[in-house]
Amino acid sequence: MKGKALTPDCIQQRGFALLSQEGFPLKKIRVFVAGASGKMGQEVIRTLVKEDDLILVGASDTRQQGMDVGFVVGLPRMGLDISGPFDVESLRTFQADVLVDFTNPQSVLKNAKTAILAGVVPVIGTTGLDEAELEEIRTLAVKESVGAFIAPNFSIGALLMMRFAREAAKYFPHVDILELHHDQKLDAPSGTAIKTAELISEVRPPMVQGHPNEYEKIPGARGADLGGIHIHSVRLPGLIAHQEVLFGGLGQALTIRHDAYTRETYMPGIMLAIRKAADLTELVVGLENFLD
Ligand SMILES: NC(=O)C1=CN([C@@H]2O[C@H](COP(=O)(O)OP(=O)(O)OC[C@H]3O[C@@H](n4cnc5c(N)ncnc54)[C@H](OP(=O)(O)O)[C@@H]3O)[C@@H](O)[C@H]2O)C=CC1
Ligand SMILES: O=C(O)C1=N[C@H](C(=O)O)C[C@H](O)C1
Repeated sequence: MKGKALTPDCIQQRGFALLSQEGFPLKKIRVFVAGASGKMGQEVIRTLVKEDDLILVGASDTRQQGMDVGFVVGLPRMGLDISGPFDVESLRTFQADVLVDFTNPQSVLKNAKTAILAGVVPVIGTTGLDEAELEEIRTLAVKESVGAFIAPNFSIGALLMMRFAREAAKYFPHVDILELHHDQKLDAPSGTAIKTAELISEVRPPMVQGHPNEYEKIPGARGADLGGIHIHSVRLPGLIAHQEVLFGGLGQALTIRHDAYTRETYMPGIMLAIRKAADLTELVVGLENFLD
């Protein structure tokens, strides 16, 4: 049975994408972006408006409220304004399927819980959530039967760096992590560095590195300590996001490095996550779950 043919304009207005192979209209995934005026939020909007099967239905930020989203992200007028922080009721009015969150460590938990309670699947890129907060999201998602997705890093290169580091740690247990970011980053160490240390800890039992009697002449000189792995955070203008995992062995060293030179690096992973997360019914952590 064939559906009635829709004109392209009608398809756009009613939130349908192109027709399926059988000629039926495909429903677009309705996306709300929190943190829309920020560095990542803007890039996400510029990317998703080019995707046939995704539609931007709302964009919120604490900055530039009331301004047209197109103006904020450097595109033609969109006829959609930046809205302010949202609650369950106001979020429901956008009828979003997915909420993409690139806000800050102080806002992300509340936004995620609000989304789940509104029946909207949060896709979270914001870092800084601790284990207890993750558990809160996991429990609420189960209770409400709504999915949720979190990834500390959406770039494929960073995922491979973490995977290779976990593998290398089986043979090189002495390891330090050096993460380098732009100087506007709020949280330290980065979510990626924490995730890398956690992955290494799966294959390397906690151990003390360095001299057993070493001491810090200036507190913090040896960096943060996660299971005996030292994490060093650099913040400088000009940087985007970079990480080295440094392994030392007998007479040799191995360095695994990843560089993100632009924020476009995260976009394929984020678009994939939006598409996959729309069907989730529980919390999933990590983009690796969506890759073959
Ligand atoms: N998972 C990944 O692959 C990646 C994760 N990130 C993470 O994403 C997050 C955002 O990064 P970035 O875009 O660089 O940061 P920005 O500071 O550029 O953008 C964040 C924006 O969110 C706004 N904001 C804060 N609270 C709220 C709220 N409750 N509702 C709506 N908007 C809000 C901020 O406004 P104001 O300034 O007024 O607070 C700001 O405009 C960080 O945690 C970063 O670590 C970044 C890159 C990749
Ligand atoms: O703040 C950033 O920029 C980034 N944050 C994420 C993190 O904390 O790991 C991902 C990436 O490193 C960029």
